[in-house]
Formats: sequence, C-alpha cells, structure tokens
Amino acid sequence: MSPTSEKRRTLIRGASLLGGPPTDVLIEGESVAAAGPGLTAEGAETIDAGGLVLLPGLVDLHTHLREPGREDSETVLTGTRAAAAGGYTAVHAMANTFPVADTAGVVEQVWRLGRESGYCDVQPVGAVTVGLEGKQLAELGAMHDSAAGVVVFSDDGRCVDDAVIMRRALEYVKAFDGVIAQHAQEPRLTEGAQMNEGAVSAELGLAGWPAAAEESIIARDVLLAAHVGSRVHVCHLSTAGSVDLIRWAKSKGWQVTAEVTPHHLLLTDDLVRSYDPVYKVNPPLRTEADVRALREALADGTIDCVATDHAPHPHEDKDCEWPAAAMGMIGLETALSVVQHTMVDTGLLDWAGLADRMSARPAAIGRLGGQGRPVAPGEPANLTLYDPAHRAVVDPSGFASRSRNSPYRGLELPGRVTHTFLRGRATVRDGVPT
Ligand SMILES: NC(=O)N[C@@H](CC(=O)O)C(=O)O
Repeated sequence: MSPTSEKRRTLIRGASLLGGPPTDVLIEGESVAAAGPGLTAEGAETIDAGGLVLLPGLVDLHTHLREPGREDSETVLTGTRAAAAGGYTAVHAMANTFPVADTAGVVEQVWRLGRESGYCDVQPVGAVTVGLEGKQLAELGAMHDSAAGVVVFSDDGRCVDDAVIMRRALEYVKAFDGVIAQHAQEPRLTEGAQMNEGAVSAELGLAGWPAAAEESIIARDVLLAAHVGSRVHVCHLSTAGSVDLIRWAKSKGWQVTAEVTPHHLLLTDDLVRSYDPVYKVNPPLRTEADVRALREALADGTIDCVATDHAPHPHEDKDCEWPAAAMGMIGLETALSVVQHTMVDTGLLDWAGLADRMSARPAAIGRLGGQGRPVAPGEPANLTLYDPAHRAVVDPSGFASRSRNSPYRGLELPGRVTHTFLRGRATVRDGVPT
C-alpha cells in the first residue's frame, strides 16, 4: 500500500462550518484534505453531522492542570481529557504548580506529560518570577529555549506587583516575542478580600475586593508595555473599568491583549448570598453592569479571547465555610456552552466570531503554530463538532476533570461537543473522550 492509502480518512457530512450552509469536510491523515458540498470518499469513516456546527479546535490560554504537585485535583491526563471533552485541541498550562514551573526542567516535564496524554497540545506557561514570589525574575530565556518553547509567562494566582520586575520581564521577553500574562490584583488593596467590593459585600459583611485593585495594575502595565514596546496580556478581565482601560490602550496602538472567563460573562456577585464557595473565585464575580461591559467588549474585539481559568480543587478545599475555601472553578467542559448562551444566543457574536475568540485569537497570542487555523484544505485537522440545539442540566459527576467545583451544577445550558479531532485523530467521539 502506498503511504497515502494508509492514511486514516474521515468524512464529516453536512456540518455547518462556522454557522454557514451544510458542507462536507474530508480529513486525511493529520490534515483537512477537502471542504465543500457533495464530497465522496470511499472507505472513509463517515460522520453524519447534520445540524452540527463545525469549529476549529478551541485553544485555552489559561488552564490549571495542577501537575506536578496537586494531582489530587487534576493531572495533565485528566485535565487534557476534560479539555478535549470541551472541544479544546490546545491548552496553556499555568505555572502555579508544586514545584512552580519556573525552570526549564519543570516546563519540559509538563510539556512531555502533555505529549504523552495525546488529548490536546499542552503549552506550558512559565512563571515570571522565582517561586511566584515576585522578587526575582525566573529563567525566562532558558524556558523559552527549552523543548517546551515557552512564549507566555505568568505568575497567575499572584500579581507581579513590583513595577521594576514587571518592566524587566517585559524587556526580557521582547527579545523573543514573548508575552507577560498579568494577574492584575493590587495586593495591598485586596488583603483578606473574599468577594467583589460593593453592595452585596457590604450587606454580607465579607471583606471586599475593589475594582480599582484590578484596574490600577492594568493601567500601570499597559503604560509599561507601551514604554518598553513589548507585549502584555491581561488575564481574566472582570470589571467595566478594566474594559475601558484596554480599549484606551488599544486605541493607542499598544501591544495589549486581554481575556475574559466564561464565568465572568454569566455569573454575578449576587450568587455569593448563598455562601456556597463554588462561587468563590479570583478575580471575584462582579456586578450585572460589569457582565454587560465584558460581553460587549468581547463582541467588539476589545477583549481578544475567552480563557477558561479552569481551576480544579478537591472537595475538601471547597466544601467548607466561605472564608476558608479555595478560590477557583472548573470550566473546560462548560466553556463552549456558556459562550453560546451568553454571546451567540444573545446575538452578540456569530459562530465565526466565537471561533475567532476561542480559537484563532488565543492561538495567535500564544504564538501556537498549527492551532487556531481555518478549517481549509492543507490545514491541520484540529476540529470541534458541536450540537448547539442540545440542552441539558449540568451534572459535574460525569465530567472528565478530576474535580467537581463547577458553578453551573443544576443549571440548564445549551450545546454539546460531539467530536473533537486533534490532527485528524478523534479525541472525543459521540460526546465521550476516546
Ligand atoms: N482563579 C482562581 O480563583 N484560582 C486560581 C488561581 C488564582 O487565584 O487566580 C487557582 O490556581 O486556583
């Protein structure tokens, strides 16, 4: 047999590519071989995709995979299975592991575990500072030059609050077109903070987390990025004021990008009245007006992309009284549904816009070759098939993630990922990871 005839072939029939009219897509080996109506392919596995939307594989800029060190909440294997189940073909693995991913050795370990998992590409994020301590730059160059080829650096979970360290980091990564992804949280303004500072925190008597704590760091960092001529990316934007600052920085032509999480597009601090720590997250859930501003900014492109901030925690760290509970919520397996619900079903984004914000843009920010590409002949077959008409009540007990801290439990959401393909190989079939 010739090498070509040995290639795995899959024919996706009648899918709506980016919400367009029904079309067929032929996958051959690792690539898209043809796209258009009326394709035939003898001997190919055929998937009847009538009514399904075909999207490029999703890319997450912000995933906590927890390995090494907190394998009780997630591993690279369970986290990437969850990612595939959610339609993702690539994730960026955050650096706040134990040990911290602040050396070439640790990022290479995570990268290797990702390759072994086979469920999606794992691109490690390197820490900006040693031990996330904010005092001394980590070995950014060595992490970039390692097999992991780190491009995105972040102390996420902590803010790089020292302006001189931030400046030096921006200067350092400029040499290789890297980007600093900032967790914007002024530490002194948020000491002991438990939730958004506002009417609800006043009523509940919980220590508040002012919007200004996020906004003051963003204002400083966009100015620093402009001064240095380097790239800054703002993690999990959560306030209307942050949106204004990003809009202003972009109007100046500065190299500033930003992400928003699905939960900040849907949930508000009203939910904290339940005192259920599943709603405790960093940055905190904000107000209705913030949610509105975030949705509009994602629609008009001020916010570049959706990033999950998938933050798995074991039940003993979440099923406790509010002040003692860990911050964070899982999100990989519900992201597409939440974005459909908040952005597509509301008419704010069409499917092409969603693909831009959940695949092309995050891949471009992370400089991920082969991901976030159009669904077109010759391109890598990283694809997601999605049923937008499906409706189901979220039940985390069936999740691929090792953790269960989903704020959507019991909520009816639209949509279901039926298939995910990573370079032509199905990682999810009929809704089940392979
Ligand atoms: N987003 C979260 O609420 N938690 C994150 C880190 C963080 O605190 O940002 C985590 O690692 O659990």
